[in-house]
Amino acid sequence: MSTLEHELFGSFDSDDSEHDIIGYNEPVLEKEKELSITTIATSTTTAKEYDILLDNVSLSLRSDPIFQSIMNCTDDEDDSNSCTPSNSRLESMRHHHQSHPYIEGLTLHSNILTHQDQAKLMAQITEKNFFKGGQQNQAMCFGERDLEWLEWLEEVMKERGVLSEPYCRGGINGWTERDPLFDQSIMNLYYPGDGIKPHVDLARFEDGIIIVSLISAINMDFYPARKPMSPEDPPEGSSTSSRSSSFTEESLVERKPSFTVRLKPGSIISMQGPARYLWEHGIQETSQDLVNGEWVTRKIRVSVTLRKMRAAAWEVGRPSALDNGAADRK
Ligand SMILES: O=C(O)CCC(=O)C(=O)O
Ligand SMILES: [Fe+2]
Repeated sequence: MSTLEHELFGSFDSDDSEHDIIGYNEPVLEKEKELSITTIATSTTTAKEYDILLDNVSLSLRSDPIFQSIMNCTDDEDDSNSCTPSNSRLESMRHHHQSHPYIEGLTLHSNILTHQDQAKLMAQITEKNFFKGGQQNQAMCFGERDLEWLEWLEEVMKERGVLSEPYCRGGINGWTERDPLFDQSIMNLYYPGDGIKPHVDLARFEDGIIIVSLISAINMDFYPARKPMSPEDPPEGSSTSSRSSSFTEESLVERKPSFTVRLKPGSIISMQGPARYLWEHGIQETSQDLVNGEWVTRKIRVSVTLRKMRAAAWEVGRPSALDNGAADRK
């Protein structure tokens, strides 16, 4: 395993499997695949733009605890829980795209959003009061009405290689060429100790899912799907939240993740094909994550999931949960 792969996906060969970022239930016999790594030029947000952003942020927003937490987070590169570099370090910032060696269709795109980019997104999320001042931890938007910042995010992802082949399938009928690219988003707010149950995203969504991580790092676990899905599955009519439901009997049994991926702030994961349909992803309800053998205390985290509804899902009807607005997961 290369140094970079080790950093991104953890160790495969440690004797102490409990301390692996990627853990196995059973030894993996498959030969390690060649990794393709691309490095693209640095980000573009300037210090001036950042100052303008702050000037335009209202006083109430500035005092918002969630917004403050991104403004206050450290810039220590060695702190795996910290925000991405500030402008002073932008010169050395590089976007990395790392295909997971065992989960086909899962790519970790690192250093995509700068601290400033994240602040810009957080400002808009906070301005819209999606989390109702921290009283609810999940908000959903359908359609493009509430997603004016989505256009910017899409541009950033295109410009910085997130939606490029081979990481995301383009070409004829590839999902990266669909229009609109995304028409649904979920914002999730995690306080230390919060999680999301392992799940495969609902069949009502097309292939090609993006998760953007903001503010602080967290470990995401991957498990082989208990109910593998396919793009042909009928879209569901209800809109249950993975943060509060599903597989109640089975969830009594402790499941050991097959792989764990560290999601740093400013990173993005893309899931398509097997990663989207044959693997469950989840975040454990714990306030500490194991990172290279060390326990790292979690901080507040926000994620943005971007998806596109299948045409058939709109036809199933429009459950009230599909209205733009918020749905608390607990
Ligand atoms: O918060 C995350 O990183 C995961 C969110 C997720 O899996 C979802 O919204 O379906
Ligand atoms: Fe999900």
